[in-house]
Amino acid sequence: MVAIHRDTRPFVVSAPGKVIMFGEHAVVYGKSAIAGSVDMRAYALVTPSSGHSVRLVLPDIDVDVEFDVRQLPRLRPGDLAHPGDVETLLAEGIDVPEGPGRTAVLAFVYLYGSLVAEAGALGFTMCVRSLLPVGAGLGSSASFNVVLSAALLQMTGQLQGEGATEEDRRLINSWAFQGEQVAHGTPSGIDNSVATYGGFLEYTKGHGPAPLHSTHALRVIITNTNVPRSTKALVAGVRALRDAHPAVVDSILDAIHNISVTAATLFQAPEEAAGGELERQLHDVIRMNHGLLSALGVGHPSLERVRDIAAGHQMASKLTGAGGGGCALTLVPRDAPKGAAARVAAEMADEGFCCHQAVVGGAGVAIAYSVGAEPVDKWVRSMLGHSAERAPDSDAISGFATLPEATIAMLAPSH
Ligand SMILES: Nc1ncnc2c1ncn2[C@@H]1O[C@H](COP(=O)(O)OP(=O)(O)OP(=O)(O)O)[C@@H](O)[C@H]1O
Ligand SMILES: C[C@@](O)(CCO)CC(=O)[O-]
Ligand SMILES: [Mg+2]
Repeated sequence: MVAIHRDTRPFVVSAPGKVIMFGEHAVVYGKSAIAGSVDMRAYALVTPSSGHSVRLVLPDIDVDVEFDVRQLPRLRPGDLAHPGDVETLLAEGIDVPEGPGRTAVLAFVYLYGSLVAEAGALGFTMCVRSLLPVGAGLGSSASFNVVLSAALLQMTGQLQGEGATEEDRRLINSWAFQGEQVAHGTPSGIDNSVATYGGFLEYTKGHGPAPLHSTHALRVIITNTNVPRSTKALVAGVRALRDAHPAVVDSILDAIHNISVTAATLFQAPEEAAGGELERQLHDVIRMNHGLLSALGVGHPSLERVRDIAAGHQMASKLTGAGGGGCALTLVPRDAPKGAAARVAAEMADEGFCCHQAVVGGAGVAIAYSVGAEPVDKWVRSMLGHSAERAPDSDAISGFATLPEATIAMLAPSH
């Protein structure tokens, strides 16, 4: 039984997305992968209450649902063979939307039922805004599951350091991984690990994340092809290919593993020993990793177009995330001509792609009750130009749902 934490102050939780540098898909089969957090985050404004009502406002995917928590299933370890089975426990009358919001709401039902006391009732209103493109391969689901897990653990008094301690992060990551399993079936755990811990990490399924202290600041262009795709379907496609050709696919997965191991060594090479040689070798392994992922069937013509444009500027690109469209990363060499990255982005835009010059390796999950000296809900109202004393109808949550992205980004942790 978990005590309900009666701190009813509003707070904001945020967590970054991720860019997988090397090793996607292979990491599902226990191979190593290298990933880093990106400077685009999901933000949740949470207003706890003592009532029996929970409202989830998810404007990015057009979801606004409310539940009487007494209708939601309570889960004990072992109740379900797999988190994805939570759907079977929904009592009649629980309306879970179809479409992109379904997996988000099911992940909520699973995590609320698992983390909140049997007898207690924990009401709250939560609004999630994300600066990550939804479903594009930058870990939008993982950052969502991390902020949801951290919020529930914080409200039930299970975090000792507001998400900053090693034990807090282990707990948040463990529950966020289960949230990922609701949507994806067999995720590796790398996405939620990066969203929780931040920085760069080398990840091997079953061994968890190992911080990678990269001695090099990498300039990366993330290009969103805007081609929609399903991580779950792409992961299932690789599994089907492996079932059909185990020896061949395993040799491809081993080659990708060796690329990740090589990259981890390159990232940690002393700065003075690296120089241009580091980037030449990274260029090679980026190119090879993409070719191997294409052999696994997760490429897409739009990703090849990205690679052609980058190659025209002597830069290497690879798909990042599950592939099949979605996002690609391009490494910008330190000695690239001035303005080269901007020229690449302009050519990508001509193709209808969106580019983001990413800062990789920033902070992981963060919880805050104030912005500067202002409580978060008062800060939201002040950002809206409302007086803090406005009538209760000026709900900070609905205001948060409408704040411009540049304002939301001001909530990012400084470190
Ligand atoms: N801002 C958000 N608000 C609510 N739910 C979200 C949000 N962003 C993502 N999600 C949930 O995550 C799902 C997308 O997850 P999916 O794993 O397919 O893409 P991704 O995480 O962006 O890509 P990848 O897993 O390859 O990195 C959405 O359908 C939705 O359920
Ligand atoms: C494709 C994959 O390797 C990364 C998706 O971002 C799946 C996973 O690791 O869960
Ligand atoms: Mg995802």
